[in-house]
Amino acid sequence: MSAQAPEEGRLTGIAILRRGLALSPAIKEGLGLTLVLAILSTIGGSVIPIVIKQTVDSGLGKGNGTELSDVAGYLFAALGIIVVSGLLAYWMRVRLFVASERGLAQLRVDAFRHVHDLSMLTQNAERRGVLVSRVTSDIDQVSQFLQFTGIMMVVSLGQIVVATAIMAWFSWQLTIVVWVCFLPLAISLKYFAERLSRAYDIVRGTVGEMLAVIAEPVVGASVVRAYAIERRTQERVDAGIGRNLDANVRAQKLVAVTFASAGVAGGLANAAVIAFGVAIGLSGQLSMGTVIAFAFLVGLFVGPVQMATQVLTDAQNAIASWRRVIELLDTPADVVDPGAAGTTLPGGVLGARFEGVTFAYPGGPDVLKDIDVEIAPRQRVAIVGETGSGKTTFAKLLTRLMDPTVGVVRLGDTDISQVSFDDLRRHVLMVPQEGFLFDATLRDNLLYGKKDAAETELLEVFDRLGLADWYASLPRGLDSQVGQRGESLSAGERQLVALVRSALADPEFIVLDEATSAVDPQTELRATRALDRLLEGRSSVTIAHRLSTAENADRVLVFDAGRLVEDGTHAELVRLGGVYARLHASWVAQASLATHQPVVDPV
Ligand SMILES: Nc1ncnc2c1ncn2[C@@H]1O[C@H](COP(=O)(O)OP(=O)(O)OP(=O)(O)O)[C@@H](O)[C@H]1O
Repeated sequence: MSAQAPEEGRLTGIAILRRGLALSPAIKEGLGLTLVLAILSTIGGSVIPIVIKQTVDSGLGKGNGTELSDVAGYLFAALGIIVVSGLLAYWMRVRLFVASERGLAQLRVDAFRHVHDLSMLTQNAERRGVLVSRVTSDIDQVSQFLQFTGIMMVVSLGQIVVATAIMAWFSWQLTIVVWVCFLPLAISLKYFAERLSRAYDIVRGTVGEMLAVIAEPVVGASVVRAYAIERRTQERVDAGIGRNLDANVRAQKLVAVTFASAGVAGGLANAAVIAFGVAIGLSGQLSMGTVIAFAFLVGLFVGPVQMATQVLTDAQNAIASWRRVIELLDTPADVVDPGAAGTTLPGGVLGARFEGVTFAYPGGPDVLKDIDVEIAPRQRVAIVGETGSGKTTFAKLLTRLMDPTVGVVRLGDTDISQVSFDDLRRHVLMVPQEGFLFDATLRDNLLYGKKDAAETELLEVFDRLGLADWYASLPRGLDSQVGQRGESLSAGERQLVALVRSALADPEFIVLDEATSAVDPQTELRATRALDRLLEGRSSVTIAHRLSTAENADRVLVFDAGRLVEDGTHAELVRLGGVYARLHASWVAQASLATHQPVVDPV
């Protein structure tokens, strides 16, 4: 899914159209009638040259003077046809708009859902912007094509056929002249279509990349400012915009060639019609009205041909966009929800078991190796290890944010890959270091834990976690706005919200990445108390960053370079004098330097 679409396995334009229509079946609903309406309204628009011929030949051109009644009759007939074809065009557009928007709304929903189904691995930071562009700007491009260009393609082709038929009825010789002038263009269109297709694949890729590099510093604005890297950031954004500009210019040069070629062919056809028309007319085979009407007919032919070249351009652009959306939908979700077909976990507090689990990130080395471990129900486990030793990876496998490369993770006796997401999420919950808060009220954010919780239930949870005093200090209570990503709250308060939210969700198994951000002593105390109460009676695995957490756990698992190297209580592991004892010693040293850190003496 890079800026430049890979050649291998690249679907052709027709295959993309077919897949695209299959993915959005609503687009095809009633398309037959819409096409008939498009053709009828086009035929209606072609009556003018016929009226001109009849008016000139039967009216003004009659030897015995002008028959005004004939002229008036033709004009009224033309007016009637034009009004009717206008109404038909309106009806056709409304139908087209409704069908295409319905189909694309479904495509947006599917693409958006799929972005969510893609594992954390696929959604790495830079790609998020690219993924978003596939759901937004790429689908917009397809929408524009379906609502305007697609129908213009049908209308233009219809006009070309109708104009050719009328021209042939007037004079087959002049019709051949016109077609000969356009033949080179018609032959070269396939070549241009292929080159345009490649050019627009690159353009759409650069749009995604550009949105990604623009979005990233917006999201990380505080880091950009804190490190004064505005210039470097601006250079990246400028480079992204520059690449998009270059790709667009390359594509537009091709567009200009096709459009200019159509203009040249049109000019040639006009000149040739006049020259040949006059020559044939002089020999008495064509009336004056026919030659004049033919000149108008050429216009009726050239217009749609020029439009068709424009349509070709937009079609390639839309196909490039459609290809990117289809590629997104075709990217397999590496963590598949078994859904309704999945098993459900038994009731009661469950333990967990890792059986021969090995895990590697795509293209990388094994970061967890041969993990065999059983966690008993209601056991409080702390995981410790150097940075990069595999603690977070272990936690993600336990909550099925990723699947093991080898081996099985079980809750109770059930392989968690067989459990529906709905059921799994009810039983096991990952509480990250910084719980993500949405830009809404405190109440709304808490309700993510349990969407139908009543106000009394929310307040009862604050009480249960010993946070009633903190709640009482919030001037607007549950109606407090937390700001974007919870920025109106302090880091400690955000942690408290995350804990209340988890308590509301009430899972039996909690996997917690302990917060590392320093908070004031009062909030620290509140958070520790709330966490203690939250974990009561549940199984838990905590990635421990604090001395006290490891000390107070029932059991400590120690990871080193992806292996589970030590397993025991704090006291046992300190006595063992291995990795944990060393980590613990450095922890104690650090903690005694920090005045606010409660240090518990090593055993
Ligand atoms: N998304 C990823 N893609 C590729 N490699 C990754 C990814 N996430 C982690 N890793 C690598 O996997 C290894 C284990 O990482 P993990 O995050 O599990 O360690 P950790 O013990 O939790 O570290 P920390 O204490 O710093 O959070 C590291 O070498 C890390 O670089």
